[in-house]
Amino acid sequence: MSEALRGRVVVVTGASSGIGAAVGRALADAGAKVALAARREEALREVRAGLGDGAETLVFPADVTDRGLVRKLVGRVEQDLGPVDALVNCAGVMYFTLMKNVREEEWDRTVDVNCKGTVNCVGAVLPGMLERGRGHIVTISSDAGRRVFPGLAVYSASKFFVEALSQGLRLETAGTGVKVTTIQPGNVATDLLELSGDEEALQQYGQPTGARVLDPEDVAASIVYALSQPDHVAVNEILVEPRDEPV
Ligand SMILES: NC(=O)C1=CN([C@@H]2O[C@H](COP(=O)(O)OP(=O)(O)OC[C@H]3O[C@@H](n4cnc5c(N)ncnc54)[C@H](OP(=O)(O)O)[C@@H]3O)[C@@H](O)[C@H]2O)C=CC1
Ligand SMILES: CC(=O)[C@H](N)C(=O)O
Repeated sequence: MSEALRGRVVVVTGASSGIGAAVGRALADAGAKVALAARREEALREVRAGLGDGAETLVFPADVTDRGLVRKLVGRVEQDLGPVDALVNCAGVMYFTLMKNVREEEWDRTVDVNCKGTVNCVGAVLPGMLERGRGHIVTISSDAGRRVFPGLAVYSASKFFVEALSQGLRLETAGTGVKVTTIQPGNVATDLLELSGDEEALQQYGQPTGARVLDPEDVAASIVYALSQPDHVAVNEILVEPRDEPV
């Protein structure tokens, strides 16, 4: 295994389940010091319990929509683990909704977590990275950040948002030592689909195709790849799809 991540300090949001939990495990396996953040403390502790004995980790319950709390998270990481080398934004929600069904609370939640939550996390780590002249911000976008899926208009918009945010950030930070990556997974076997309550949208657009979907570990491997490159190499985007579900 590459030694590139040994001792690196990485903050992972959405680390209590699914892709974020797999990212935490993969980074700990690669020797990184990992801060696991999400709202459910018990679930975070379970993820930490599954990491190797030698792993240097921190569990910090945080809602990414709370900007003050996100800043506290970063302060605690710096105090306990050291300056943040990388942020992996995995926190996210997805609701299948038909626009005609006007599920405003779910739309708000999508914007709050996927858009504002990501901005809050970026804002909390970026100044320190610029000061140190190094850092890496990885955001889990989606194949829905490349094309709009019916039944997922607001979700797709939130993923277009993180793509635009990341592109702008990349352009503005070129030459500063900061790298910016988006990961664009297709369907992954996680609990994400379970949030959706609009049965009509689910019936129409949210049914499995029967194809073998990705495991969270497949996505985590692409993040480890992006984070492990030499200083002069930037992996800007990774589209990772189930073989039988191409976009
Ligand atoms: N599964 C898939 O097919 C795909 C997923 N993605 C993206 O991957 C990311 C992770 O999703 P996935 O692992 O699939 O689903 P999960 O539901 O397993 O994970 C979502 C994570 O986000 C956390 N989270 C949700 N709301 C908040 C919040 N307000 N503050 C902090 N953490 C929060 C949850 O933790 P907690 O509840 O403890 O706060 C959980 O850890 C999302 O951004 C999703 O859009 C992209 C493409 C495909
Ligand atoms: C568009 C999708 O359903 C994608 N799998 C995602 O969950 O982001």
